[in-house]
Amino acid sequence: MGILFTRIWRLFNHQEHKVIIVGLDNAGKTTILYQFSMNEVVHTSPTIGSNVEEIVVNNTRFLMWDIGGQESLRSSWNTYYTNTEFVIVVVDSTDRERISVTKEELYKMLAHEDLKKAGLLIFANKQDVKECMTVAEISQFLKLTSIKDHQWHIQACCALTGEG
Ligand SMILES: Nc1nc2c(ncn2[C@@H]2O[C@H](COP(=O)(O)OP(=O)(O)OP(=O)(O)O)[C@@H](O)[C@H]2O)c(=O)[nH]1
Ligand SMILES: [Mg+2]
Repeated sequence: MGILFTRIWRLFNHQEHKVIIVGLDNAGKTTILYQFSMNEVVHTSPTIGSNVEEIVVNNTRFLMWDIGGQESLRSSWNTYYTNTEFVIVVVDSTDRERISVTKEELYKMLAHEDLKKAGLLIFANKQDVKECMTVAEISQFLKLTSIKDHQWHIQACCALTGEG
């Protein structure tokens, strides 16, 4: 009965916000998801498909989809876009060689009809690694200031410690 009530309540109370976590393989998406949901660093292996977790912050529920970032999987990211309110793009701040690939994927996503109204949060992850790119460098590489049609924010973080 309790479960039924909860389901009905949820049905009428659209308070669940859909969040997708995207970014290239090895960026740290899965580590971030479980840092969010369990406050723990989990051992990860490359995600094939996706992981999903519900997290509750101040009575607001977020359904967070962590999507595999390998090249062969990127073409199916768009199957997750429907009803997405927030996009988290995780950048491996140590991966200078592939920041241009991230940029390409980012702008492809922003142009997608289903993400027109979505807010964008960019995590500059792996800030614990020496000589990684700074937030300023990543912002510049990704030309974030040119994004006018989406709200965006960039945040330095380290998924291993939960900082940021
Ligand atoms: N040094 C450091 N390593 C990190 C950090 N975050 C994640 N890693 C490591 O990076 C590797 C990849 O992390 P995942 O979370 O599996 O990466 P992913 O983005 O989910 O990768 P795919 O599932 O293949 O798309 C793991 O060995 C993590 O331990 C960080 O902040 N600092
Ligand atoms: Mg993963």
